[in-house]
Amino acid sequence: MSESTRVAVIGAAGRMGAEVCRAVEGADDLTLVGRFDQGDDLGDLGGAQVVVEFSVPDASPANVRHCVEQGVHVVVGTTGWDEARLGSLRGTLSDHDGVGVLIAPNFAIGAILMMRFAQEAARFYESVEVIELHHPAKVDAPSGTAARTASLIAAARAEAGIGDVPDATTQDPDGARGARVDGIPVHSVRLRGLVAHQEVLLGGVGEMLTLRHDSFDRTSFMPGVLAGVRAVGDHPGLTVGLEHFLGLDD
Ligand SMILES: NC(=O)C1=CN([C@@H]2O[C@H](COP(=O)(O)OP(=O)(O)OC[C@H]3O[C@@H](n4cnc5c(N)ncnc54)[C@H](O)[C@@H]3O)[C@@H](O)[C@H]2O)C=CC1
Ligand SMILES: O=C(O)C1=N[C@H](C(=O)O)C[C@H](O)C1
Repeated sequence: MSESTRVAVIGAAGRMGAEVCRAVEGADDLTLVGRFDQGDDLGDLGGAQVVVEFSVPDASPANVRHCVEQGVHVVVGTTGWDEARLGSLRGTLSDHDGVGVLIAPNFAIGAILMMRFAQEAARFYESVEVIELHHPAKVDAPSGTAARTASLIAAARAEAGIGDVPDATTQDPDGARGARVDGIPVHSVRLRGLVAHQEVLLGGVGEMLTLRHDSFDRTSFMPGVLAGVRAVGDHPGLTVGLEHFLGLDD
């Protein structure tokens, strides 16, 4: 029988961190060895082999750096990893051969597939808009998932030689047309009762394709998080997106 993998959770008191602790405790091949939250000394991370990090965007880079410097693999769900932060993490990883970090904006299988389908569909449609809908306690907008979806769509459009989305708006003093991520309109809704939802609307002449994903419960993220925990040690360096661990590489 193979040994159980020792796992610690950073952000353990939060909505996602608490769910991850429950999932790890329920897995036969994993042992929860540490729960850390704001203000805790991360130290040796309780002897963990893998850390799961769900905190806040401004704290995540330092937490992840600490883990890498301890030689511990990390599965990161926290949002806010822009190119500057990723670049700095790549630098840290270059000094720690063999350590793996997985950063995934969304661990729900349906959300990963939605992003992939949106990327596939993008070159066939002149118009596209992303609408993300979340619980009102979410601190960041747009969601990490929406930002990544928009970036993937924009890259697919650029590769296909499609120009800007058509939009005749010349007056929008209150920002009613939403944000733009890589030129793609993104709209954020915050509503009591919701967890995490997204629609991608793709419009062509006389038709619309709607791609929608709903996470009704945070358990939806757990199979992906556990898959990341089990695989991250076999993927040294930085991986962005769980799809790379699921055989969904291009
Ligand atoms: N990748 C994915 O599938 C998902 C990602 N998320 C992202 O995960 C993050 C956390 O989301 P929630 O759990 O809903 O937030 P939350 O606010 O419930 O939990 C965050 C936790 O981090 C703790 N924290 C704050 N500063 C810290 C620090 N310096 N060190 C350690 N812990 C610290 C807080 O005390 C809190 O317990 C967000 O960025 C969210 O967008 C959320 C759901 C799914
Ligand atoms: O804060 C959340 O809840 C979520 N955050 C992630 C994001 O910003 O995309 C993933 C999921 O949408 C839930």
